[in-house]
Amino acid sequence: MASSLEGTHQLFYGSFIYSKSLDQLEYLHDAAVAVSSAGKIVAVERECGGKDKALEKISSRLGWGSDATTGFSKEVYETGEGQFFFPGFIDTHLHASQYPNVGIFGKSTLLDWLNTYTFPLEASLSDPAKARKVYSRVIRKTLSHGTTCAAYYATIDVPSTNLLADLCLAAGQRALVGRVCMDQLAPSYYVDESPEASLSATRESIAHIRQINPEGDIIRPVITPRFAPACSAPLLTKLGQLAAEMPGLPIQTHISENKGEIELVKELFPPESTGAKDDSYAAVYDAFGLLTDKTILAHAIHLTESEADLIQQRKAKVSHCPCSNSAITSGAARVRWLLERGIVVGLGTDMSGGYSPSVLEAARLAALVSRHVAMGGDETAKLSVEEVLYLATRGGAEVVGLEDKVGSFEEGMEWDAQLVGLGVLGEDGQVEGQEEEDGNVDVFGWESWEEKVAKWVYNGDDRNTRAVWVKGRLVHERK
Ligand SMILES: Nc1nc2[nH]cnc2c(=O)[nH]1
Ligand SMILES: [Zn+2]
Repeated sequence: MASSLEGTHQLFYGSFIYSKSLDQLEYLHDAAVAVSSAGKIVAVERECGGKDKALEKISSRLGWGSDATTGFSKEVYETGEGQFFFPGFIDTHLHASQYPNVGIFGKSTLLDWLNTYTFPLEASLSDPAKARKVYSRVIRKTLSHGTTCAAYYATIDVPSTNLLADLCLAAGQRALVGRVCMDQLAPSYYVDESPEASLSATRESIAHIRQINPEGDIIRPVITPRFAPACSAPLLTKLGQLAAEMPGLPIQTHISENKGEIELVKELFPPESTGAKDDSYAAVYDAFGLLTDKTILAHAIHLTESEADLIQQRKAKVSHCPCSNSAITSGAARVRWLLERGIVVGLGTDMSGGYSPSVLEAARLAALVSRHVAMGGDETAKLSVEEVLYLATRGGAEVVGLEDKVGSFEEGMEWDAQLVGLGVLGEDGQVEGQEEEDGNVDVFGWESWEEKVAKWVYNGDDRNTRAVWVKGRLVHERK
């Protein structure tokens, strides 16, 4: 029986690994995943008994033809030795505009880092040619590290923010794209002219993004107050009203990253001026209607118990950014503490506070930072390989509101995936079939799958990311 999807559906066969729960990975071998022309996982078959049988099973179950004339026109992707499919990574917080500065932070801390390195670079991206160069590169780079979905900050400039959205759509990377709102405590060369101007520029970007991708399946706009200190009360009021007017829109901002920043918030927003329930940072966002179940809060390092309660009640989400938090010495976020309080957590690279474009690196650093928290006295703080991979995929999906679509390989979800390949050594101790570019992970052959995954987390990089798909579309391939 010929299918209406004939010629466009795809079959993936071999080993699949994904998070079943926070502390458990699912390992499927000799399995097949069928992906429809719309990029949806329409069948998962386990224990197939080989690739040919897998094809037969899928064909008869879905009515898809099993040869080139009647069905699968595309190659059947099959994992080789030491390879497995893994869900695409979700970077829940990064500044596309800061990518040229990765690694450039000296000994700065947040507030001086913003003034010294960050604002001058962001302001310079109002040059369209420069913005195109930077944004094209950051999209290619993050895709090559397996990031299938990214929550991006652009700059205050509307045309280049819109360009970032155009480029993400063209490259096929899922993205939340936010024009940065900031109308105070910023240099005169890089600041919104007024709350009204900030709001109307934000509306312009939202309209553009909705126009280029009306279904919002790949690109979505996000309301982006930079952080409370850079926004006047009238601007926060307007952004809260905008969030209420467009309840589907996500919101992203920073919270409780640096102790000086927290003091500044207390000075700028005394509760009597905002009607907030207390003088905490979280209460400020809440007072302006910006703490909702669509809010992504980056950092959340120095929260108090009552702030964690409030965040949990509002169902706001946290983006944990261990690379940035260590690089610009902001602190060690207590991820276990957040999870225990029922707060959803994902990972963010926070480039260029963070120096690495890789969510795998963020996962590794989340594991390491959790060990520092443990050494500080909380024995339970340590995060396992399984847990950091959950944060990088399913946790991240929930943070960006896509938990029903991406983050694992279940029927009904979409095929956002990466093919991971580790270097399997032959008898002579050389990587089989590859002279060069064999990567940093050596598999000797006696490791269990759990051990192979641990070796990937602690030593892997983009050389192990062999191919990447978003919604069924191949968006990166390592030749
Ligand atoms: N890490 C980080 N924190 C911020 N707080 C306000 N702006 C920024 C930024 O660009 N990066
Ligand atoms: Zn940030």
